[in-house]
Amino acid sequence: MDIRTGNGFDVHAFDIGDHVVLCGVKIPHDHGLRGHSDADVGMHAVTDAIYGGLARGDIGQHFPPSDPQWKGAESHIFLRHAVQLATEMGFTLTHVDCTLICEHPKIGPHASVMRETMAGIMGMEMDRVSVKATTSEQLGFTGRGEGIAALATATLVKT
Ligand SMILES: Nc1ccn([C@@H]2O[C@H](COP(=O)(O)O)[C@@H](O)[C@H]2O)c(=O)n1
Ligand SMILES: C[C@@]1(CO)OP(=O)(O)OP(=O)(O)OC[C@H]1O
Repeated sequence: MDIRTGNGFDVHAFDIGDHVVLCGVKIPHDHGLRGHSDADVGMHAVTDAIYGGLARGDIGQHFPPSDPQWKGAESHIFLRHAVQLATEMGFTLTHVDCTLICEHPKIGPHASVMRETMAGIMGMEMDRVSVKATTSEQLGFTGRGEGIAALATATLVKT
């Protein structure tokens, strides 16, 4: 049995706007997030965790930020590509864990629908997909409210 673990990390800065998209869920907020795509920092970290487990590069190599095709793209496109690659390589995703780091918005009230949304995209059971959050105790760029960071791990198994 071939068991792999990948990790992902991403950051997006706050910008003018009235909502953020996190783990596929649109949340009203007093700022938006800046990015070439929809700036879904959580989904980008999960996507990179899958690429990492497969040892197949990172999101920017598959979807270059210089390519106008991905301007404003919804990030489920990237996540679906990583899952498809895993399937083609004979791997099954068995677990995903994502941590969002920000003071605001509060993630707790949205975590369940985020898990459900990403599980649906990845073709996984919801109880194999975790989304959680922490502040950075008002320290650093997340603590100053300048942006959101996300960490993720993905476990892949080839039987
Ligand atoms: N954006 C966030 C940040 C935190 N939470 C929840 O609050 C708990 C306490 O956060 P600390 O940083 O003080 O440890 C954390 O465990 C989360 O449950 C949140 O929902 N959204
Ligand atoms: C997702 C891509 C798509 O062009 O752009 P961004 O939305 O800027 O996000 P990032 O996390 O910087 O990853 C790079 C790109 O692949």
